[in-house]
Order: sequence, then structure tokens, then C-alpha cells
Amino acid sequence: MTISNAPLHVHAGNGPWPLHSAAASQALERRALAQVAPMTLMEAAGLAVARLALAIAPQAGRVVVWVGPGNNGGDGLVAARLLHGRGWRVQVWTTGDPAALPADAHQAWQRAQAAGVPMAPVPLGPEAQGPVGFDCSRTLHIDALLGLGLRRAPAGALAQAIAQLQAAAAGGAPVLAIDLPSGLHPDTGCALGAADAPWGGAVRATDTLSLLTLKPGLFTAQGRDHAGRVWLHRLGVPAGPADAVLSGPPAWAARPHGHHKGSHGDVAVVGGAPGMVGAAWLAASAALAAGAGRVYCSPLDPEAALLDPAHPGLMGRSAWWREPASTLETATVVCGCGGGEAVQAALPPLLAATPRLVLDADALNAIATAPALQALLQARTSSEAQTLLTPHPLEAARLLGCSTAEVQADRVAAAQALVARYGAAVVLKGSGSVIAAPGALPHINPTGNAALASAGTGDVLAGWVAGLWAQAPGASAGEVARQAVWQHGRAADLHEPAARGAPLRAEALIEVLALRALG
Ligand SMILES: NC(=O)C1=CN([C@@H]2O[C@H](COP(=O)(O)OP(=O)(O)OC[C@H]3O[C@@H](n4cnc5c(N)ncnc54)[C@H](O)[C@@H]3O)[C@@H](O)[C@H]2O)[C@@H](O)CC1
Ligand SMILES: [K+]
Repeated sequence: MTISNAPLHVHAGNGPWPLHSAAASQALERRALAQVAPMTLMEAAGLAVARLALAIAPQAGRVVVWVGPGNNGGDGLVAARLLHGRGWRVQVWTTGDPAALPADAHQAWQRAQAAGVPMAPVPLGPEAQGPVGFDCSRTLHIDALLGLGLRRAPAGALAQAIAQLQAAAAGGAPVLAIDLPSGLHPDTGCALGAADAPWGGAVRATDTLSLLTLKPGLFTAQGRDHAGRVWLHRLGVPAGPADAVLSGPPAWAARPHGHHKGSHGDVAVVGGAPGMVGAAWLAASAALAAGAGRVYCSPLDPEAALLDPAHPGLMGRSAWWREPASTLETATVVCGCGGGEAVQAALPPLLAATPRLVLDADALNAIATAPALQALLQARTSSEAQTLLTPHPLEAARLLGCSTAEVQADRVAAAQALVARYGAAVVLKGSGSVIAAPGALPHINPTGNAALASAGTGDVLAGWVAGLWAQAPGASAGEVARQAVWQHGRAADLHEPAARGAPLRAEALIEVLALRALG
């Protein structure tokens, strides 16, 4: 078997990568198929799969290929035939009638049959308890059940095959998904299986080989939990225009020797209602770590101290939003961060006067319920002022007047809907944060992990982005957000292996960010 053209390993450190929706990928596939002889692309896809199988499980020698009703199954059948030819022990399980396969996949089935590949309908019912096939955790499983053609929740034989693949993965077997983990929606990253099915009824792969294009769903919502390592093989087909982008690592701006603190901009943090003052100090401290020249912290709790002994470099200011317009007009401002209901009083002057405004948490909740504040936010689009909203899914749902489930059902669309409604750039937080901005392709962030699911990490992001923005006031909200979100997640990735899944405390996150060893 001669195999050339290694797939590309897609990871957080080597982006940016163009992403293509199912519709864009299918259009590309149709154009490519029209230009080559039948089976050319499917043979190339199967070859790429077989090659990656050899690379990720070189000692396995045994493979179970799970074949679904479409051309994704055809790719699997080609790979099965090639690995059989290589001397591997191969078992193909089919979930439907091979006679009903589409033309290319049917031909792949005939070729596999002619080559003597063992193939049979997937065992169902009681005889299918536990992983079927070769009873060994080293057996490689290839998921060729469903790809781009997924339209609805897998049921029947497909759902049972997915459950078998999950069991194999849970037993430690490598699982290579072709194009997409079966059951995962290519655009949204939602697992479409029955609500009560484990892991949403979608395959959990150790590796996914995406063909022709990278699909957004691999990187957001449940995508990262299902895809494992992601590889791309373009099968020699040039990518068309992208619908979205997987963010790449940003460059650090070096500091000229002649700079002083006044060269690096001012940040003011307005937040911290009674009982939540720490949130404002955390954001302020992150802004200082990001390199802002002067950082003011203005707690909304009138009783709060105006000095944080742990951070003497931060300056407390009572009611900073009542400063003269000339002061408001020069700073980068973060508003939210534990602001409670008290934040409502601060928002009108900030929305009216500040050139760069990051709105987080309670500031977003206040805006969601106050049409007057919404009007002030939308009015900023007619000036040079720029705004960044950093909602988590519940805050996004409040701003859109829908449910959190609706936001999570299509995170990219939800972020774009917020941009359209408020005219601001948006970071929709969560696994695979989405950064959307006026006039720009949506970006999905590839860094970060569940260690960030801890108190205060959102305040740190808001402060960090403001700290970067204060130093680059000419940058757009979207640009600075993409950079900050990548770095914030990367800091958690550096922490995660050492901490073995422990949450990352917000203070520790700031220290990792401040080291700037983020790569
Ligand atoms: N045609 C070709 O030569 C090529 C095909 N490719 C592969 O083909 C795939 C796309 O092929 P298809 O468009 O056939 O799509 P799929 O292979 O994903 O399967 C679609 C089929 O499954 C059915 N289906 C979808 N959801 C179902 C559900 N929940 N329950 C039961 N049946 C369901 C559809 O009705 C359709 O018959 C790509 O993901 C990729 O793996 C690529 O390798 C490029 C080359
Ligand atoms: K698949």
C-alpha cells in the first residue's frame, strides 16, 4: 500500500484554521466529485484513514470498522480493504442493507467483498453485550457510521453501534472517527442522540480525521469532548472560502525601551457590589498583569476598602464613573464583575462616554432587562466607541430573550445574533468560546479546559482583555478578544496536566497569564 500526503494535526498552537459548515463542505465535495472519476475521492479518503490508523495504532493489527448507511461508510469500507490487504485482522459491521448504500459506497462494499474482508450486519440485542469484534483493548475501532449527512438523532442499529463504540472507548480502545464522530452535528457541535443516551448518543473518538474541510462542530459545544485529536486531510482539494475560523496563537507585542507606564493605557474596573467586591479586584489585577499602565478599581459597595493589600499596585477610586468626561474618554473600562444591581447606576455614563468598554456578568444582566440601557449600547455603534460583551450561555440567553438550551444548540449563530442585535463584539464563553464581531468571520477558540470552570475566571478574562486593549487602543474589540481568549485558555491548558483536573483558582490563573509563557 503506497500512502502519501500525511494528514495535518490541528491543534491550538498551529492555527488559525479555516472552518467550513456542512453546507460549504458539501458544496466543495460536489464540485470536487464532478471533476474526478467515480471512486477517486473515496479511495483517497479511505487511504488517508488507513494511513492514520497505521500511525496512531501501529501495533494494533486488529480493526473493527463500523459502517453506516452513507458515503462515510464508504470511506470506512475502503480503509477496511486496505488494512486487510496490509495483513491486519479486520471485521466490518454494517448497520444497514449494503444494497441500499449510495453508488460510491456500494462500490467500496463490493471491492471489500471481492478482497475477502469479513463483513456482517452488526450484532444487535443480547448477543451484543460488551464491545463486539476482537475482545482486546488494543483493537482499533474505525467509526464510519455517519458523517456530514447526519440529519437527526441516530436510532436503532446506528444508536446501538454508537453505544458499542462508546463501550470500546471506555475500555481504552483507540477510536478513529472518519470526518466527524458519528452523532455529532457538523455545524453546532451538539450530540444529536437521544437525550438520555450516554454522552448524548454520539461517538467519543480518540482521533478524528476530518476530510476536505474542518467543521466548526468539532471545536465547540460538545465537539471537543467527542473529537479527541483532530486531523485534516484535504484529499488534494483546495479549500473554498471559510465560514468561520479556528483561532491561532497571537503574537506578543514587545515593549519599546523608551516606554513608561503612561504609554500603556489606563483601565478602570467598575463592579463589586456588597459581597462580591473580590470580583472587581480580580479583574483589576488581571488588567495589571496584562500590562496596562495604570489600573483603577471602583467597587460598587460603598463600604468597600479602596486598597487591596494583596495588590498595592492597583488604585481604588470611589464611583469612578462620576469622573469628568475627559477621564472617562481616555480609559478602557470593564463593567460587571460582581456588580449586582448596583451596576445599573454606573452604566449610563460609561455607555455614553467610554471609547472601549468590556461588559461582563451583571452589566449584561442589567442591559438584558433595561430597554434604555440597550438603546445606549446600540447607540455606541454610531460613534467610534467599541464594545465587547463577554456572556456565558445563560447571560447570552437573557440578552437574546431565549433559553440557554437554544443558545447552546447553535453557539456560533447565537454569538452572531448578539452582534446583529447590539452592534458589539461578543465572546460567548464555554467549551470552544465563540468570538463574533461586526464585519468579521466568527472565530472559535481552541484553548482552555474544564479547569476554568471555577469562580472568578470570567472576571480575570474581562480584566485581561481590557489590559491588552488599553495598550492597543487602535485594535478592534474582536481582535483583542480573540487574543485574550486564546491566552486565557492556554494558561489553563498549561496548568491542567500538572493539576490533574483540579480547578484553576482565579488568582493562580492570573499568575500563569502574567508569566506570558503561553506560546
Ligand atoms: N462521495 C465521496 O466520494 C466522498 C464522501 N466523503 C464522505 O462522505 C460523507 C458524507 O456522505 P453522505 O452525504 O452519504 O452522509 P453520511 O455518510 O453521513 O450518511 C448519510 C446517510 O445517513 C442517513 N442518515 C443521516 N442521519 C441519520 C440518522 N440519524 N439515522 C439514520 N440514518 C441517517 C441519511 O439519510 C443518508 O442516507 C462525508 O462525511 C465523508 O466521510 C468524503 O470522504 C469525500 C469523498
Ligand atoms: K463518522
